[in-house]
Amino acid sequence: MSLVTFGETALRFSPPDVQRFETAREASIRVDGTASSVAATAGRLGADAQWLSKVPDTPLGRRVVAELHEFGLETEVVWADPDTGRQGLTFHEDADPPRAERLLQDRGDTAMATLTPGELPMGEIQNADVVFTSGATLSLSETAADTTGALLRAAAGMRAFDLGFHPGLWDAEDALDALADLLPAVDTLFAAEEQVSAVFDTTGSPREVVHTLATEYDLTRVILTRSEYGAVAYHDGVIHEQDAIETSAVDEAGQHEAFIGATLQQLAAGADTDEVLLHGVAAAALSRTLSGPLTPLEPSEVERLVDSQQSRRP
Ligand SMILES: Nc1ncnc2c1ncn2[C@@H]1O[C@H](COP(=O)(O)OP(=O)(O)O)[C@@H](O)[C@H]1O
Ligand SMILES: O=C(O)C(=O)C[C@H](O)[C@H](O)COP(=O)(O)O
Repeated sequence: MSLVTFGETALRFSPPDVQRFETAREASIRVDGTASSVAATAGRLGADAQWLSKVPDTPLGRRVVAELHEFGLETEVVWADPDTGRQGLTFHEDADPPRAERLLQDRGDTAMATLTPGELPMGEIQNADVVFTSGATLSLSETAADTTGALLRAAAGMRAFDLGFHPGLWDAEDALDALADLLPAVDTLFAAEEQVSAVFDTTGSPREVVHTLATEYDLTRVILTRSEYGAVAYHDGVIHEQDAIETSAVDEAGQHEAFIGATLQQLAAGADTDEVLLHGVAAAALSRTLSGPLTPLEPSEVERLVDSQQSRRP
């Protein structure tokens, strides 16, 4: 199956351990973007996956694409003149409770914010079995939001979208306005539970929330990710629930994207919803055991974990 994702991938700086940028002397650099991480996971698990983006032709932009290639991800990039826009950056501070981790977004005036529909290979979007992007892409600029709508409307396959509401990129009111325009062009909506309550005016249990969103926005499928509580999905009038698999986390970065990458690979392969969700939580659990936002999962370990969960069922 073919999956095409598009969106910005930031360069993510993090100081070692739980240090603060204010005093840290060094930081690691990794790439971090929902669209590229979802394509990378789906690709590792057997999909023919590709990431599309507009990236500045600068050392930082080339650094992003080089790391994705090193990971084995196929990319189709519009190289932007450095004057057109910059490379987006994020600064992540990990922390032990009660101190909260922090993510500072430095994503103004990026090359991706200037992307117009004509710049991307429309044929690949039209012909893909699944097209995926996220709310972070919408947030970058009005141009990026218009382009996102145009690309999803052009797709003939399944159109999947992750709410991806990250504070520091935009506020809930603007997000809700943009989503009202975009969601008619979406079939499958993924959303993390706490982001749904930050953006939408929904109340009730997770089962009620997925049902309300599906009805209100006429979506074929809604999949709510619920951290340690797993996931809940609505499809065809039926609610499906899946517990998370217990793990201690080395790094929570990338778990959400691992979940989506594995579920899209399964959906496109024709799996039923329960099987899809089980693969999602298995990939997420394994991703939690690996550091960094891009996690090199192996298909056989995901299948082994899925099988071991299935054999425990009554
Ligand atoms: N504490 C946890 N324990 C076990 N699995 C988890 C935990 N947190 C997240 N997961 C797994 O990762 C998946 C995606 O998590 P998500 O709710 O999107 O988290 P976030 O948005 O905080 O990354 C969940 O559906 C679950 O399978
Ligand atoms: O896709 C994009 O453009 C994004 O903005 C993705 C975010 O940078 C990270 O995925 C944040 O992830 P958390 O660590 O869960 O806060």
